[in-house]
Amino acid sequence: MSLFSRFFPFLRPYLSQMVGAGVMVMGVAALNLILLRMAGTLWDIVTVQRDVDLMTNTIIIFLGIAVAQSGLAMGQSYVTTQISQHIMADFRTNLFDHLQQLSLKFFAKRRTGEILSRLMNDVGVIQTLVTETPIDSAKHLVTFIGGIGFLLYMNWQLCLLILLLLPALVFVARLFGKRLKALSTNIQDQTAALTTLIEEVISGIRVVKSFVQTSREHSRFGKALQALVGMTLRRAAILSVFIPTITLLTFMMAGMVLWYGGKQVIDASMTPGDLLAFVLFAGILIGPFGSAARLFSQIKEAQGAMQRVFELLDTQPEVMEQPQAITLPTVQGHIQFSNVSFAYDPRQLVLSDLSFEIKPGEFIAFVGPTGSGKSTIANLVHRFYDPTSGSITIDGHDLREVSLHSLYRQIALVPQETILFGETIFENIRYGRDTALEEDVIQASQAANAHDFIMGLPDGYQTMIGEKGINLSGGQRQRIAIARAIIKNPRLLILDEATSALDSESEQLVQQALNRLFAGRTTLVIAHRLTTIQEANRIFVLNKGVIVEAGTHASLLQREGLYRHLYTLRMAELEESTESQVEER
Ligand SMILES: Nc1ncnc2c1ncn2[C@@H]1O[C@H](COP(=O)(O)OP(=O)(O)OP(=O)(O)O)[C@@H](O)[C@H]1O
Repeated sequence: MSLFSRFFPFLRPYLSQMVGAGVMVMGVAALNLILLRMAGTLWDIVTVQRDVDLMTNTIIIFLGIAVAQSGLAMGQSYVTTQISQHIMADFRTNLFDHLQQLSLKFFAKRRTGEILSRLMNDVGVIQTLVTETPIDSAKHLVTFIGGIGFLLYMNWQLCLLILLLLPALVFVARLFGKRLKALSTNIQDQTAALTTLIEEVISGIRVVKSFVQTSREHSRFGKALQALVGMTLRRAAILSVFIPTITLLTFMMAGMVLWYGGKQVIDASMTPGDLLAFVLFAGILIGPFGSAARLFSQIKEAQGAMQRVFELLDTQPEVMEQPQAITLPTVQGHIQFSNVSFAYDPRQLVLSDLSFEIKPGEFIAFVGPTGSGKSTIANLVHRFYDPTSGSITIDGHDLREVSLHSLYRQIALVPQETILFGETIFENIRYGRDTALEEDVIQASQAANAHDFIMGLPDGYQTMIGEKGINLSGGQRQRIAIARAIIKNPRLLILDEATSALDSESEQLVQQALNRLFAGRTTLVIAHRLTTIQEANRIFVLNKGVIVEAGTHASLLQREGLYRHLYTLRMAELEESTESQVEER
């Protein structure tokens, strides 16, 4: 299916309006032709017939038509803009919704800026072509057909002279077209690269500043921008030769018409008014020719943009809901891994043949060296990925057989880096459950030890949160995230323990909040710091994707195993940092 026909479903709801705008624009073009013809007639009335009354009446009709033409043009312009904005809003929403459906694997591979660029820049390029251009083309079509028809009727020899130029125009368009297309694709790629760079620098601004790398980023940005400017200038250079060449060809046509027609007026085989109308008609034919050239370059540009946008739309989520997926009933929280292996990249297994069981309400911690697969287990339980082999069940239901919505509804994830959205604190907590009332939000905040500090803020719960909650401390952000999880009231909780240490008071508040959150739910904690998990019912120790030890903190410490080794290392680290803090004081 061609790229353009794939866009058709988005135009369909607006077809009647588009046809309306098309009819209006055709009316504008037709009235325009009539006005030009009348200009010729008027000229003959003035110079040949010399009849004042006839002239006055003709001018009144002329002005009436001009008013009607302007009215139609205004209506058409308004309708066209409306349709164009709505179609693009629908298309962007569709793309945005599709993006939200895609699996984590997709986002792990793509850079945010590149996705942003497709959603905003590429869709913008397509917008003009698929909405405004067809309507404009309708206008040019009427002008072209009406114009040529009239010229043929008036003087077919003169008209053939004009048509002789057509092959030359096609030749010029082909000559430039290929180079324009290649350049347009490069320009869009480079625009995406630039957007990516800006996005990276803005989201990593703290790292940029703290490593004093603003000048390095300046030069990275400068280089990428220069490349873009270079390409855009090359395209402009081609266009600056291309469009004037077409215009020159059309002026040559006008010159020939004037010469040949002028001879006929001198021979008295044509009236001056007819020649004037003829020249005016030939003149407005420049419009369709010129716009055909522009249209050609727009089509090439939009083809590249469409390719990139449809590539996104064609990407299927890796984690798919089966058509016969059942709704997962409210679960007890019994999790079973049976011979689960997993690989992000087929060449490297990250988890090998894992089998374990977690009973409802258990508090389980996963520990292990970095890269041992702890977060991967959490991703699998959340069904962000499917196992490469083996199965995971909750209360006996294979995760692949239940609907994603009914599974996600029962899990709360408290990630390592607290993500808060640019809304009020109240809305950020209510994110956990849309139907929550004000008192639910307050109760959850109290349980999360967040209520007091929230009430201490000038706008309380209505305080807006800056991007990623930049105006709150780490511990405060975590407590809001915990309140959000509490309000969701999930059966299953996955906590990716934050790696950065909080001060001891904040740590205690967060820990109390977590204990309230853990109560009565199956809880999986990915432990990076080994300080928060001594209460765990069981600790699974992972190494290279295999569980090498399991047991309580006390029983694992008694063994001379990996846990004891990791724990001893951690304690030594803590002691060292406490000593250095004491020395600093
Ligand atoms: N999206 C991904 N694509 C490819 N490989 C990945 C991806 N995510 C993780 N990995 C790899 O899988 C392995 C296990 O990663 P995982 O994040 O589960 O480890 P972890 O034990 O949680 O580590 P850490 O304590 O550092 O967070 C690592 O080798 C990592 O490089």
